Amino acid sequence: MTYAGFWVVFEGADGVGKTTQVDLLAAHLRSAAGGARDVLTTREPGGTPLGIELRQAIMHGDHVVPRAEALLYAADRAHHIGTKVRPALEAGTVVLQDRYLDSSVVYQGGARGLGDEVERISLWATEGMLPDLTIVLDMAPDPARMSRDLDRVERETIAKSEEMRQGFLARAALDPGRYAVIDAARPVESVHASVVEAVAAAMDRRDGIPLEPWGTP
Ligand SMILES: Nc1ncnc2c1ncn2[C@@H]1O[C@H](COP(=O)(O)OP(=O)(O)OP(=O)(O)O)[C@@H](O)[C@H]1O
Ligand SMILES: Cc1cn([C@H]2C[C@H](O)[C@@H](COP(=O)(O)O)O2)c(=O)[nH]c1=O
Repeated sequence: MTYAGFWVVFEGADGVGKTTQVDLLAAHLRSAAGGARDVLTTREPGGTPLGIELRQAIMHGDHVVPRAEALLYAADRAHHIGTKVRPALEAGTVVLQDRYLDSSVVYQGGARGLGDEVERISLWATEGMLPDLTIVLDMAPDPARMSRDLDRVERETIAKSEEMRQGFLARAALDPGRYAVIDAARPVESVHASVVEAVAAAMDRRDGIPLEPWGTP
């Protein structure tokens, strides 16, 4: 599918700084563009009203069997992409998204042991929509960066943090043109500078995206 917007997804294990970097990049793009281009920040799960309910059920409810968990994330994703992300991209918006299908591949496919079908379910749910750029924020698991109030999924997968880190790196290695791996163990502003550089390069690679006046930080 072609669209006038630009779609950046942030991936990585819990606490690597995805939300922090989404917010910084949004502020940077909004100010650099002088409001000339709409910028939408969103996340999975929970980017829509239905998604907020699904997020609550998945992450804060009682035990959910892994296959149901995978389908709930996929349902959130289908609705999120169909009602919010795809229309925004078609309208020319820059979409900055916290987590997407790599999280399902790594958490449900890897940590929960559900395997390759998880990716196929997500691709079916989204009619094959893939971001222009996925930024994997990479660092060794650091308990100091993780919330003290772990959600159900975090509690049940935290022992596999290093394995999941390797899972995200393996995803990035499969398609280097579509991924950027950024060292997230540095100060916030250094990580942000690398993020801006990666986004500018990806925009440059894609025809029709005016780089100016996005600039560097
Ligand atoms: N580069 C950094 N250096 C030090 N602390 C950071 C850095 N980036 C983020 N933090 C802090 O680490 C914590 C986790 O950051 P953030 O919520 O952005 O991560 P996240 O990847 O979105 O986490 P989650 O996956 O749990 O939602 C926050 O307290 C944040 O202020
Ligand atoms: C999209 C997605 C997420 N998860 C997990 C990863 C985290 O433990 C939570 C999301 O919490 P965050 O504070 O918004 O990062 O859900 C998952 O297991 N599978 C997925 O597809």
